[in-house]
Amino acid sequence: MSPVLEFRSVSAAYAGAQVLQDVSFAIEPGETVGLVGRNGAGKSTALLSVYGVPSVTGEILVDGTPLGRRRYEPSSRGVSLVPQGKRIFGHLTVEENMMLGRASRRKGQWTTARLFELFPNLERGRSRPGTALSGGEQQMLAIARALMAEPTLLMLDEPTEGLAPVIIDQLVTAFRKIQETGTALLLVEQHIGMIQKVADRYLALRKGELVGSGPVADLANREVQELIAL
Ligand SMILES: Nc1ncnc2c1ncn2[C@@H]1O[C@H](COP(=O)(O)OP(=O)(O)OP(=O)(O)O)[C@@H](O)[C@H]1O
Repeated sequence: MSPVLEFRSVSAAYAGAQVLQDVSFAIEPGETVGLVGRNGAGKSTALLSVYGVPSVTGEILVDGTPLGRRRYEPSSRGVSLVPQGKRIFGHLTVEENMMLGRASRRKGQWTTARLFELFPNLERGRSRPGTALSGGEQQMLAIARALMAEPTLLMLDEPTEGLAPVIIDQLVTAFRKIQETGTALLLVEQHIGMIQKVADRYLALRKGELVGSGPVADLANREVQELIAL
């Protein structure tokens, strides 16, 4: 089987300012990979490169086939992003926000009923404006919306940022349930504790370059931590 996502010598720049340099990696079906690195290392830029937000050179493949430049192509081909900052629409209800994910028109396993089982708080708030939810619930909503697109790879950009430990534990439980469905996860996190709990492997970026990768257990190793300067 081809990787669900592959970067081949990807470089990315904003208005001529180089951010990623010659980055290559592959995410295999069903695995969970943590992308770590300090502030400004280029983690978000790596995720946004899939959407052609920075200008990108090199090749990005989904299921072994190069990705074109259309903004909606990743989601229609099974790659969904939960962006940093969640981007919940306040003029839409919780349920309407979830339905936006359906725009990918992919067939699959996720229904609103199953997502309400995964995140019961969303069912209780289903008719409320999306932004009336707490920060943690909005993160759950952003994840539910991304799952509605029936991804084979779910990419999440700092999903635990600013959330209380009790909410983070609920997200860890949800990630485990999502993993059981065979969905691959690419998780950007500055806090390695989360990566250590849910990921199989890590990739480490420093100043736009991939400087390390390996089993997640290696993140406990001081030399690895120094290499990526966590
Ligand atoms: N839209 C943009 N235009 C210009 N430069 C940008 C833009 N977005 C990010 N950058 C720059 O690109 C570099 C990498 O940023 P990026 O957000 O990818 O890092 P990150 O590893 O995700 O860090 P953070 O944890 O702070 O989000 C930074 O120097 C940042 O200032």
